[in-house]
Amino acid sequence: MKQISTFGSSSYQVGDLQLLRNADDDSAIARMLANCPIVLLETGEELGDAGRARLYILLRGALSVATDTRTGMADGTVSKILPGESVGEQSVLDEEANLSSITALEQSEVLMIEADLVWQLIDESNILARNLLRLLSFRIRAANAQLRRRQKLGEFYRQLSMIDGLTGLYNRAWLNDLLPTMVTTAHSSNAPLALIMIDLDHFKKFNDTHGHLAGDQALRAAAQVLSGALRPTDFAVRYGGEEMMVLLPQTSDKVAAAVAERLCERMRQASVFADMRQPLPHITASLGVAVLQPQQNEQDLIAAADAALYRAKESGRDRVAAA
Ligand SMILES: Nc1nc2c(ncn2[C@@H]2O[C@H](COP(=O)(O)OP(=O)(O)OP(=O)(O)O)[C@@H](O)[C@H]2O)c(=O)[nH]1
Repeated sequence: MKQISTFGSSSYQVGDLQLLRNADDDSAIARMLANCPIVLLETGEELGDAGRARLYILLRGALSVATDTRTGMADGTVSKILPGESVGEQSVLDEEANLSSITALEQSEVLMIEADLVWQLIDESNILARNLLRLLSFRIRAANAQLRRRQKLGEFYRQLSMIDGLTGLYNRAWLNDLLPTMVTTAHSSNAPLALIMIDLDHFKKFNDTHGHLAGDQALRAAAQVLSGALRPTDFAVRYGGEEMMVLLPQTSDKVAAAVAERLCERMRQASVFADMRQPLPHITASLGVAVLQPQQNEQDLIAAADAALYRAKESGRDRVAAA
């Protein structure tokens, strides 16, 4: 970065500077700016000493401004500054260091105005004050819009991280997040909460006989049985490998047992296709049903359904057992 002239000895005009455009008295402002240095930056060169609270106005070329690089808080925002535009207004106004890193995207000429002089210019020109306010308001709006976009994106990824990639059912992370709340709600509202634990039968053998990809397809078919048979208020979760779970809020033990029987029957009837031509042998599942008891927490509820599932397996599989 080298100084090539001052504003007074250059051919640039006050009207070239966006912040001062339409100023009441151009010549008075030109006089105030006369000794401000103009520096030349080569492509890729960083503006030295950019941290100091100063106003930089680009006269020629293009600059890239990356936010907050020195605090380790960089959020990846990079803006492009074009001739007439400025950087550093905020650091002048709040008298804090400018934390952006400013780099020339092509050979550029930059006018540097020290903070003290910016304040004198503000006193001199209402237009500068007004333009500054407009610019800051625009930046605040842009920052808010970006924040909202990020929040939406964050929520999208959060939702995505709660879904099992193979089956499209909720995953264990979702369960860990939501089940404690569901249990608390059920206890406080005195409404029953039923849980059905579902485990595919002899799934190791299915994998060994038909291959792991066919096994994956069978898991998808099982998941579809669950999603297709439930009410909108129920939730289906992939609990582990070939183990799934259904949560039924406001559902009594009798109704939950009937739902489990229906799921068991639909599993039996579900078709698994390896390549959309050849149907594979049917899958069956064993199901354990439990309803939340007073004093039980989520772990107790899962353990009760698991114990019932174990009994369904022990007594021959392809059936329902209740806690
Ligand atoms: N294809 C496939 N298989 C899986 C997946 N996750 C777990 N498995 C398989 O599921 C099988 C579970 O086997 P086991 O726990 O022995 O149970 P099982 O053979 O179903 O026997 P029972 O439950 O007693 O009827 C294992 O062979 C796992 O490899 C998966 O995502 N895809």
